[in-house]
Amino acid sequence: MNEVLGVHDLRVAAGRQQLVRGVSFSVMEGERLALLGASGSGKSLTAESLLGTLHARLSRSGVVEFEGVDVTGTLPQDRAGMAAVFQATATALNPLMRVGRQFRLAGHEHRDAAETLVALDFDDPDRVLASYPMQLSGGQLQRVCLAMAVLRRPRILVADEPTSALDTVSQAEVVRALRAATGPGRAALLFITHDVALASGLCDRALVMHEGTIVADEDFTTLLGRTGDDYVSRLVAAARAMSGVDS
Ligand SMILES: Nc1ncnc2c1ncn2[C@@H]1O[C@H](COP(=O)(O)OP(=O)(O)OP(=O)(O)O)[C@@H](O)[C@H]1O
Repeated sequence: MNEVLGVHDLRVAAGRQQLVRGVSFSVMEGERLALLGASGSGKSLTAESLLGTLHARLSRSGVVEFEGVDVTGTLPQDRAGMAAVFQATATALNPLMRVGRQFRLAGHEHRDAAETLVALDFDDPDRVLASYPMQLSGGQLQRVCLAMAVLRRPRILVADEPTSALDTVSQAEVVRALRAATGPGRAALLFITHDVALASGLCDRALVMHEGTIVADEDFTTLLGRTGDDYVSRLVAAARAMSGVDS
């Protein structure tokens, strides 16, 4: 299996404040990898560094390689092969334009858009394409954004908290769609979330971030089997308690 993304000693700082402190990891072709961690641990700054969208006020060092090529410092639009979806779907779509027109403006034929929507579990794609964004639910909007990302045929999809604003039924729909869009023979996935239980149902391997560093990089079976008193074990125990596995 080939490496699709390599991150080497990534550091992000705001002035003297170190926010990401030497993060290194790799994502293999078709792999689904979770990036877990509490709020403020540095997950989004890491994602922004990969995508080239880091705020200009922040300083960055380290290397990002995409399919073996150093892309550090290139513009987001020059990172073809990477796509992303975010928590805030409202800012990703134009609220005043029908969804179908937005697909067309992005260069996608009606038929391709409809087929992709069906692959992502929509049973009436024509209705979706004829709708304005506000006529769709949060989960449907996220799957529309995912369809737009998938149509770019990415080698890796970065999904930054795509389910955090959703109810549990919509979360499950989006997770199903992410599973359909990624995996062996399709795009790799970097799924960024604080929800350990949700990530364990989708991803095979997990990175755990804490205060700007990676404190665990292991498969989910190993992660969920942790019983110690360290930060990662306590995070897993809290997730188990939340999902009712311990009760
Ligand atoms: N532009 C910025 N300038 C200064 N500090 C920032 C900036 N962006 C983020 N930070 C700080 O960097 C730290 C990491 O932020 P980041 O958004 O990466 O966390 P996160 O793990 O994604 O959290 P969340 O799950 O809440 O999105 C936080 O303390 C945040 O306040």
